[in-house]
Amino acid sequence: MALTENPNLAGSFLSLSNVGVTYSTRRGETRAIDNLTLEVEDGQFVAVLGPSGCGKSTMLRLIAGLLKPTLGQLLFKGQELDGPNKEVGIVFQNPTLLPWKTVRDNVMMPIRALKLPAEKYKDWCDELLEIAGLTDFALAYPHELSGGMQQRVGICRGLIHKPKLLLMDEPFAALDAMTREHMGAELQRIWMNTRKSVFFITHSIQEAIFLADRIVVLSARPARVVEIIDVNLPRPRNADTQSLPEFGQLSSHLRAHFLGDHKNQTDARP
Ligand SMILES: Nc1ncnc2c1ncn2[C@@H]1O[C@H](COP(=O)(O)OP(=O)(O)OP(=O)(O)O)[C@@H](O)[C@H]1O
Repeated sequence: MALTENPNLAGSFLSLSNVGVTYSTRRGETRAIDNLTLEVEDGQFVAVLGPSGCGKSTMLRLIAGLLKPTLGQLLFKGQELDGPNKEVGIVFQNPTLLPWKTVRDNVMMPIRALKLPAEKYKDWCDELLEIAGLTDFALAYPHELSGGMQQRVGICRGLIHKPKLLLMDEPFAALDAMTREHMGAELQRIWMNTRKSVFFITHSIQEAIFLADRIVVLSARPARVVEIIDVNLPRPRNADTQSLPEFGQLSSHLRAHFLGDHKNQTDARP
């Protein structure tokens, strides 16, 4: 996967410098990302907030190595990507589990896909299922699980090959409000136990503040970084965290980004 080493940025875990992406279609060109510059440190939980259609998923595809920047440079551990990034795990909005496979076999899917030795990952699979509270369901089938449990299986599957970075594209968007809040707490617990870097795309301001070390605010399309906010609230965060004055201040500050500029046409929710 490594192509070019850049000594200036070799120490960064993930860096995007002046990255631009333009899609060319039969109907013309769409500039999805423009001059986007961002650095992510190893082990950090980064949340990305931005208006609908601004280019968040495109950013995720870049980091996953599924797309190349049209302009600028993306370095992962100091190196350019040349094809799919095998050191990331991906969790989508819909976990899309295989209905004919058990929970354990669904979690182990990437191991087969990446042709890694299954024996070496069995213990880690059990450990992940335990961290996610799914040990008793290891042999259950997806239809026997609730939506939240299925999404937890999706998170375990994203972590099974021990990726350096977990990419999450609105993973809780399809869940009801209560399950979503519960999943936020679960994800924090899983993250605190595994300490992987996480790149988490969301439309929810509350979710971003609750989970992240840093929040990256993007502009309307083409996406560029409008602001990066460090969230220094103590961990583990819980229901009481949301009543802290800092939480409210951050929330108002972020809301102003989206509600103050009608051109952004955001659907970011408070
Ligand atoms: N494969 C593609 N070909 C052409 N245009 C694309 C492609 N993928 C995305 N786009 C365009 O790029 C822009 C950004 O899309 P993207 O999916 O990255 O936004 P997003 O912020 O993730 O959206 P949402 O918040 O609605 O999920 C959109 O205008 C979209 O139409």
